[in-house]
Amino acid sequence: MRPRLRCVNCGAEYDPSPKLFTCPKCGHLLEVVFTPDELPPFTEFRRRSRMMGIWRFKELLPLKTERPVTMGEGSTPLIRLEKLEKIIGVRRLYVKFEGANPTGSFKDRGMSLAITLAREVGSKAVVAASTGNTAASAAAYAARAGLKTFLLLPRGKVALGKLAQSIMHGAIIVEIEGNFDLALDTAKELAKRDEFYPLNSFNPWRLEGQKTLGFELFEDIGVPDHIFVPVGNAGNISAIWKGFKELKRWGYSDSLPKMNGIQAEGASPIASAFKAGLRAPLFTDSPETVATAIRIGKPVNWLKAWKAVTESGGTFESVTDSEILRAQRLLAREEGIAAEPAGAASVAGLIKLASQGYFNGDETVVAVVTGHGLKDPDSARFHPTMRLRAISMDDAIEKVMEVLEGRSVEEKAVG
Ligand SMILES: Cc1ncc(COP(=O)(O)O)c(C=O)c1O
Ligand SMILES: N[C@@H](CCOP(=O)(O)O)C(=O)O
Repeated sequence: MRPRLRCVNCGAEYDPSPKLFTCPKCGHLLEVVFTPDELPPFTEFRRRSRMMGIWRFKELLPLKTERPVTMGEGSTPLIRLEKLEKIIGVRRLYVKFEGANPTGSFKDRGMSLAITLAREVGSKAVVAASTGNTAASAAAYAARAGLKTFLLLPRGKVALGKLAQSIMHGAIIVEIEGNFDLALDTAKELAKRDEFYPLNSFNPWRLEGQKTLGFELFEDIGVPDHIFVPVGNAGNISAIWKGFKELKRWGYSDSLPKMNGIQAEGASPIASAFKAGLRAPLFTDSPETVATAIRIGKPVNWLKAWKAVTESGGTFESVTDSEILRAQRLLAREEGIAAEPAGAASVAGLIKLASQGYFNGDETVVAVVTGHGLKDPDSARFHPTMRLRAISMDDAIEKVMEVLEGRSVEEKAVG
């Protein structure tokens, strides 16, 4: 059935148009709604090649195409955390490691769909505001599709790895004197012009790609009890929830997970309002956090995320920068998983909630680790390290043996 666009606030429905993003009646964001023509048995999706990327689930996506722009995104590892289960006190704990995507973050799932659409509607150029990952992903997928990419980035606030990716893929970078929210307003203005196709998450077609994360979880472990997602512009948690709701609506599953959104304390417009019992976010002009990916004061998808959490019976929580860095360290040093700070926020949130008795002791919990640690190499300086300096081979061997035999414990945080 032909997809429609539906307002998340007033429910008004519209015929699809690739550049209709907000409801002409009430100004809220739209979502894509459709009924698949065909519903293959779920086992069929697993049989398909991983190199099809999100298009493995093509019957459950609203865009029909013979030529998707794909790099095999998705099909990311679901990793059981046996050591952290004991440390945190959760029965079954998994990380869905989105750092394993082609450009190192979950954005690739959405970008594959959005760039395919941009090409199909004849756009020559794409535009995105970004704290870094959207930029890297947009630049890579647009390069593959032969589209010119314009990126609006908050100056000095994008992690090195992400900036390097955007440069490597040949994007045109506009550094904005101001934060992400200003960059996003600029991207929205540019998107009004015919030349540009926007790739941020106010574009509901992009989120259709991101819902496949939910499909993969269902494929691997069924419906988990809880899913924890770091929240910035609030698109991803909304997309994952939409994926699970569709699985239920289309008869694949009979239950739903609780969605839990985690924000950094210094950039927590949604979590702080939710915890204060309000019904709308407390936007801020000066978000600040070590987790630069989620340094966002006015999340554009706040209503979609709010509904995901309240309808599912989950919660929003905020975590401090030191809680985020501790989670980053635990993931890396206990489980071998390198997360960028924002990616570790989900784990920081579940650690905090577990310590407050949030879980009943027999649940399956999934934390989405949204971006790879290599994205933000600078964040390594927050962790203690042992560096031995040696002036000769004998000296090096002696220093190594001292440590191995416990004669020297030289562990310092660098930076
Ligand atoms: C690594 C990382 N984690 C989490 C988020 C938050 O995702 P969303 O903006 O969809 O809430 C972002 C971007 O905002 C990100 O880049
Ligand atoms: N973390 C994001 C912020 C932009 O969010 P988007 O989902 O609206 O593109 C980024 O990587 O830029």
